[in-house]
Amino acid sequence: MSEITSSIPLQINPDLQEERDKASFNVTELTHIIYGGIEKTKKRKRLEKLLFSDPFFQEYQNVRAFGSRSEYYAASVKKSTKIFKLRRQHKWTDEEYETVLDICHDDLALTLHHTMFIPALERLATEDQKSKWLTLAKQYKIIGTYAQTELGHGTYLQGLETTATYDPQTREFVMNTPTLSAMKWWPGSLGKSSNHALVLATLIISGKKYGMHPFLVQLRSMDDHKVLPGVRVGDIGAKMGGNSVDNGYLILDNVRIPRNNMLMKNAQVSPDGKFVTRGPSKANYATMMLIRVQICTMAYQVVSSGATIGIRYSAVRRQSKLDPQDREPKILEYQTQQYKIFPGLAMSYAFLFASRSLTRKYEEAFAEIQRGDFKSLPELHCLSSGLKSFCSEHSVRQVEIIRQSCGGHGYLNAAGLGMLVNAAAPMITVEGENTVMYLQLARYILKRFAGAMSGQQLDGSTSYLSMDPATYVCPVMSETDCRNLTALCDIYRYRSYMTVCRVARQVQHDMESDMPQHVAINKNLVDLVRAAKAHSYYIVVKDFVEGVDALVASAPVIKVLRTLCCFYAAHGIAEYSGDFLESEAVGLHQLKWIKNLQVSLLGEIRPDAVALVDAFDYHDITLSSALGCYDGNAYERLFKSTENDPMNKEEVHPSYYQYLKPFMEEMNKSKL
Ligand SMILES: CCCCCCCC/C=C\CCCCCCCC(=O)SCCNC(=O)CCNC(=O)[C@H](O)C(C)(C)COP(=O)(O)OP(=O)(O)OC[C@H]1O[C@@H](n2cnc3c(N)ncnc32)[C@H](O)[C@@H]1OP(=O)(O)O
Ligand SMILES: Cc1cc2nc3c(=O)[nH]c(=O)nc-3n(C[C@H](O)[C@H](O)[C@H](O)COP(=O)(O)OP(=O)(O)OC[C@H]3O[C@@H](n4cnc5c(N)ncnc54)[C@H](O)[C@@H]3O)c2cc1C
Repeated sequence: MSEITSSIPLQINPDLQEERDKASFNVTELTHIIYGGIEKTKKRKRLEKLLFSDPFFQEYQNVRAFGSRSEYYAASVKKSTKIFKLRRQHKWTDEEYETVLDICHDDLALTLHHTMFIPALERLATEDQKSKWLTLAKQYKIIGTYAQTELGHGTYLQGLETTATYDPQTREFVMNTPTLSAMKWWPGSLGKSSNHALVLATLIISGKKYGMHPFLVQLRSMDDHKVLPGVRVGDIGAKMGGNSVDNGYLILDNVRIPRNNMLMKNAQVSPDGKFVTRGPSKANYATMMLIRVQICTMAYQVVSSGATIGIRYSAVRRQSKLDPQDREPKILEYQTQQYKIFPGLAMSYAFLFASRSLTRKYEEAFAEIQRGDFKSLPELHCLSSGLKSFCSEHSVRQVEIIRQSCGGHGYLNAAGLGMLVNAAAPMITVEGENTVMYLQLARYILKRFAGAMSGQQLDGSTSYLSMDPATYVCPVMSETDCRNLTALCDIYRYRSYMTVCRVARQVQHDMESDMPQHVAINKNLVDLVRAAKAHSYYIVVKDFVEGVDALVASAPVIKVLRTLCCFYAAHGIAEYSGDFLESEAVGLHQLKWIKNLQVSLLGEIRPDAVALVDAFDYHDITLSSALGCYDGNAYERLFKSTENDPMNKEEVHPSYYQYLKPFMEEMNKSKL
């Protein structure tokens, strides 16, 4: 036993090396594709080196794992300020900063400053306001957050109760929290970090309400960070995950701010109290749309990190017997294990292509909007709402399955999977709760479908709704057809069409039976969400197929991505077979073939599984997982992780002297 130590072997675990040696493609080539080219990969590596050469980033992992909430928050403030300083020093672009956040894989305490406060100033402030506040924010002379959600309302923005009442006498707004349910509750970086907040409040002029608008409010003194008069602010408490962030509450007691503190790009209040709007009424919702797009990319990062951990661990973990004559196999050999993890692997690549396509559409539409052309806004709102919901829902669910696939060790914090699931879980809720956002998409689809029925030519993501369903014949005529990506995509498209068509007809029928519209809609909400999910699934499959088709890469890379794409599509049809049969997108024969294909693809993906996750090129510090480390020395790293555990500091824990010792003494003396 004396040879057992917690030192990490210098060499790669031979079981993992064996996997790398048999990869059918060049991993580096795929890494460059994932990061958008060789230059971007190199830049990412340089940033990684810059960050991780600072020992603090390693120490931070320990605080995260073993520190108290307050210690974790403090370390995260330190991490935020280090990154902010580096950003200024190296003049990082937004893209470089995003890369740094990807490398860190963790919520920063001051995260909202860059995630929402600055983007909101960019989108909602006039040029004059930007030259003042955006400059201050970018130079970190003020630190801010985005305070919209209230205790009583997060989803229904028209229900927000915080008021901004204009006082023409003093040319000020009076910011007020009239009730308990009106207090801001949830904004990140609000509780302890921010000295300013962009407060979203109902504008009132001469007793009349003008909807939700953004107001810049100073919360804390710039000298000593003390809370200003009329302001009550604090942390809302520990959460399931993301505890480095001080999500906060805020109560404003008739706090006065100058008129110019209303961000007036989309609507203005003149000094004498006249209200004028510019652009569509939802222009003030612009920042939310940006984050919805980013959540799709986060979902890719979450699921690809989970897949990396699950696959590397499954390649070094041996358990039970397959061949009774042979040694215990790697658990990755079990078909059931592959079936638990490979959907997450395929999903990673699917979400990579889908989020890339969505980001491109967002950037194009944003450029148009900046020029005052809002025609793409409804399409983009609905596409981003649907994909945000779809990607977050599927990635969080899949990572939890991967966690379970790692057996007992997956339950340890050191595995990194529980923390990942808990940190990622709010993606389902933030920036619009998923069901609500699916329903936004459903509402749009119904309108487009009605347009198509009345002969309108549709464009964009819903253009297929003008198809003639009578012309559909399932494009899979034989088992080999199942590998045809275009055919699989057509199946998804038709299933979506039929799901939309059924619910649209049902809503119409209910309304024609004299049901009020809101009753008819509520009676069909479950099917409306189903339609939005079917549409989103189709878009993701389509983006994956088109992304792979458009790739300029070596034949082995194209082959392996086509295999993954085929598996992703086949797996979805098998998982939701009821829906596909019900919509008659496939028949029983086709379903059987597709299910067979899905299983045989597991075996085809198997030899490349490790290489496919290596291509994500996650640094060990980024993954923060003893099970998923690059060298595959999982057992040594698990044992090593116990060294930092404060529970192991003393040979005899103080609780022994306090409780266990007296208890044992009492028991030993007892005559019973
Ligand atoms: C490996 C990595 C590991 C780490 C992982 C880290 C993960 C970390 C996780 C997470 C961190 C991310 C960072 C967190 C930050 C969070 C911040 C926040 O949460 S800020 C609060 C967000 N709040 C919402 O999003 C409210 C949601 N509600 C709404 O947006 C609206 O109220 C809505 C859409 C539900 C309804 O809006 P109505 O009630 O005003 O209006 P109606 O009547 O339904 O619609 C009117 C019209 O407006 C359009 N519309 C609505 N929103 C629109 C928009 N944004 N743009 C354009 N049109 C819009 C609609 O389509 C509709 O159009 P027609 O009338 O049908 O033509
Ligand atoms: C970690 C985290 C960070 C956050 N950060 C911020 C931040 O920085 N700034 C900020 O302003 N906010 C923030 N939020 C708040 C967040 O944006 C809201 O929680 C979110 O928008 C959901 O709103 P809600 O909590 O009101 O949910 P609710 O609307 O109360 O949802 C509860 C249930 O009601 C259902 N429901 C509600 N309305 C409908 C409907 N119309 N049709 C059908 N079902 C419905 C939902 O589907 C859900 O099942 C954060 C939240 C979290 C968890």
